[in-house]
Amino acid sequence: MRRSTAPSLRRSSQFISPISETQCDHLHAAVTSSGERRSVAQFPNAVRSTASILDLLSGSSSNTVVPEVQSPDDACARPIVSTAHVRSQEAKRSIVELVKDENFDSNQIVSHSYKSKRLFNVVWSKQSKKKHKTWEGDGTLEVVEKTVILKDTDGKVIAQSSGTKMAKLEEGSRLYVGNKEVEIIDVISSGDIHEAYSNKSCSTGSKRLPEATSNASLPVLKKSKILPKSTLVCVQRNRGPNKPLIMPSPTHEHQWKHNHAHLPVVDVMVDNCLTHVLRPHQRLGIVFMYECILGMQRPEYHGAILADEMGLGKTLQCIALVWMLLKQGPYGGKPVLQRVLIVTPSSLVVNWQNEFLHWLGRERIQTFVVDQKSRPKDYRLLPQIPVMLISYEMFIRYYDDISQIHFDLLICDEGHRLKNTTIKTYALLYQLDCKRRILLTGTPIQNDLQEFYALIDFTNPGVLGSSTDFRKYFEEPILASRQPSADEDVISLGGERAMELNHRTSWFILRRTQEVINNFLPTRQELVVLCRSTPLQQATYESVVDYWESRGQGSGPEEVAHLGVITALKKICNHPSLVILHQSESLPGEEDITQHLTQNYPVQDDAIFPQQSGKLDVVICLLEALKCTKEKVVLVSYFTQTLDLLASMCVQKQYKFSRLDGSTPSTQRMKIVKNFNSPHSDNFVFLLSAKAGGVGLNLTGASRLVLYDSDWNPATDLQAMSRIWRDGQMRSVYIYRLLTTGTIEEKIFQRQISKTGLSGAVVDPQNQSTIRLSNEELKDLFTFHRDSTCTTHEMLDCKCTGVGLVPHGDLQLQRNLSIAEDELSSQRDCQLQVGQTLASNTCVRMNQLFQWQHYSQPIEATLLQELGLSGASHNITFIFRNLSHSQTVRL
Ligand SMILES: Nc1ncnc2c1ncn2[C@@H]1O[C@H](COP(=O)(O)OP(=O)(O)OP(=O)(O)O)[C@@H](O)[C@H]1O
Ligand SMILES: [Mg+2]
Repeated sequence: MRRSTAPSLRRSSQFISPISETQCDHLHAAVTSSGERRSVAQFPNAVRSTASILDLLSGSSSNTVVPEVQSPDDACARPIVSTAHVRSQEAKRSIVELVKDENFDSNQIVSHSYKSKRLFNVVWSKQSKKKHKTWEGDGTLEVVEKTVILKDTDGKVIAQSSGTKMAKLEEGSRLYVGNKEVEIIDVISSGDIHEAYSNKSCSTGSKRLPEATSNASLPVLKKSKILPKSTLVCVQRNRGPNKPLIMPSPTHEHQWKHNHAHLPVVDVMVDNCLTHVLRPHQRLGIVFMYECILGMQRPEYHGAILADEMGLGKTLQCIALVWMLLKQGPYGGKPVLQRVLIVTPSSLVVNWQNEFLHWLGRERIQTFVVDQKSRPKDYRLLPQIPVMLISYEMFIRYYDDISQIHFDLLICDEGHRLKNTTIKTYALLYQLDCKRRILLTGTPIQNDLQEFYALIDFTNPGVLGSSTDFRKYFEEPILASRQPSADEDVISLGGERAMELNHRTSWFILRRTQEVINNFLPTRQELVVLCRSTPLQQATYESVVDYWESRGQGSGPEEVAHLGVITALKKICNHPSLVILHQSESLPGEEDITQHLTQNYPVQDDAIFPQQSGKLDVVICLLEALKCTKEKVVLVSYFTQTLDLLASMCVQKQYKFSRLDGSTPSTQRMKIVKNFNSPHSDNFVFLLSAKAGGVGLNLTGASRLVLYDSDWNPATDLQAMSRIWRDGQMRSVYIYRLLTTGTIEEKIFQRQISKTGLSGAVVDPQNQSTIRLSNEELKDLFTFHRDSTCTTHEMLDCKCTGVGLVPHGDLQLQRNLSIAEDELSSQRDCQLQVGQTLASNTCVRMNQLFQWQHYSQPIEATLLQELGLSGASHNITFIFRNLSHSQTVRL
């Protein structure tokens, strides 16, 4: 296996013996490009944007850069300091400023001495006439006037030539250098390059070459039409100036603790082949994780939680970090990592493999995927493969073998599943002997402090003491302060403890919201479409509610009965046939209802399909409108039966479709996704089970997504809805949330957007959770508002005429709503609101919905046409619409 760290960029620095503070300042001043004299202490020690526990629990987030100023004593008090250290302090500045100044030229950080030299990243191989070339490796190409030097990734010269006039060198150009053929991947420096910089690069490898040799020819080949795969990827990746991303230097304490051999402190930097593509937030994310796992934040802890919202590229950030540390380390350049274990949901194992391949190329890294054929004990014999990918299930199965292998870093993707300490996965992963841990999650941490503790303690064991300590010191006072009867002292103590908890955890939790990539993505339209119920839906719906009332509402095994009613009503909203015909698949408590309905509505299968559901009709019309375009559609449901129904519809309409649900073998999942995303695939529809495939999947092949039914938990809906609007998406995106007007579906949505009315715990019939709603609340939940066009709009008390504008007169109301929401949110921030479903701010809230465009019938034909809903107009009663441009309000 070949490895590359773009060594031409690596600047190994010399060990410098103990120096005085004055010397240190002097040295520092010497390398500061601006000539401005700064002390080391002026540079931030930690550069990250942190999310507080409160942010996470409340779902709000912070993008604040929190610089921690290093103590002046640190600057030169310790003997080991190096030029690399000083440069890295500058690098820290560059990273901070990067956020503010996209045009920042990090080359400033080296020196003023120039030599005319151009530098390129390349792939190379022996000369051959093969059309589909296999490149042997990557390297750098230095061009000084007419001289060209090809170096491998260790900086060793492997070919050189000079003397011939050269055509323009650019991405994709091919040329011969000596007996090697070279293709330019990207330009490191197209003009002058700093002498000091290039000298360093030479010093890491072989002897420096004489400037120019003669008599070699440099025929520049034509850019090939069919590029090899890896090249295609690289070319596609190059997006702009390549700014080196250098990690912060270790502090002196860190050096004392970890650099016993007194090795020179060298710069650690992200491979140049990745720095092109990294978004600013990803650069920060890498630095954040680096500092955490190297124990640079707190010496005794080595864990990090990267809780960026969905689609922000947590995978790429980890890949860049892993790749960097497999090749480098701050002490003498010795790699920090040798083996890395990545545990993910089974549906994402192959996704991780593909991402490694996509970003690094096969020639750089290999991964070992544990499956039926490849077992962890085989991996033990393959030291050349540094990364093992495994699903949570396989991890449990092969724990004994895995625990025999030493891993230097553990990454748990979709790590929110580790919120429960009692599950086996948690226990086994917890006891794995690997102190460096990264937990990835795009879902805000919800529900309760014990779950929060579980994630924290998993990542940095012991950081908050034992579970009992935590409960006594944090949980109890915080919860007590939330009680209505709490006096001032109790409230104040609860507030203090919440603040302290926030402070003690924020240094290893990082969360950014999707705003950070708004600028890079196409527009997104979010639509809540209220669909008219059909006569059969109305009749069956009312029949179920009557039945529930006639049974004395709460009589019988209460919770089971409610669950059955809730599920039956939700199914009727999807399609009445799901309740009438599928008795065998009923939930406990639902049998009675299905029996009752089947007796009263003895309809035949083909008679009710497909016209008997308003939502289904809307979907059919939408697909009809899109079938001749190049757009693809993802249809998401929480019910397998609904997916069956949608599949039958596709068959009937002869739409080619893919399907991913709980029964799809994990080995097949990524194949299905990849196939669907391919521009060559003619699969028009993707049927997705929100429960089975909601997390982590990238379905950017589609530009429209329909959430056919909703969950009680807004975070779950959000997971599903985030599948198409992410990096890689080329088209404008439309996300439709379908609600049947006046039914339980609207009520669920309303509970998501206004949490004031939710007095019970999380309600999730599919998970058989306990429902703790009063009879009054249940009655309200089940009441069918048959004649309403949108009870949600009525709830907003909005006086608009439904033409897509908020009337001026309503601004006060809007402001009031806003204030109410803000109060709610600040209350949540301080009081943690444990026990409720804490939606993130990424879930639309009432005041935000107010700012969306509101459309009641008659809805403008042009709008319906744009939305692909012209044919469904008769079945639409209302539309809420939100248009997200870059940097605008979002869901
Ligand atoms: N800098 C980038 N340039 C281009 N594409 C990117 C970049 N970063 C990430 N991507 C792509 O964006 C998509 C989403 O990334 P990824 O799956 O890592 O998101 P995530 O943060 O893990 O989201 P989720 O929480 O949903 O799992 C992937 O297809 C990935 O290849
Ligand atoms: Mg992910």
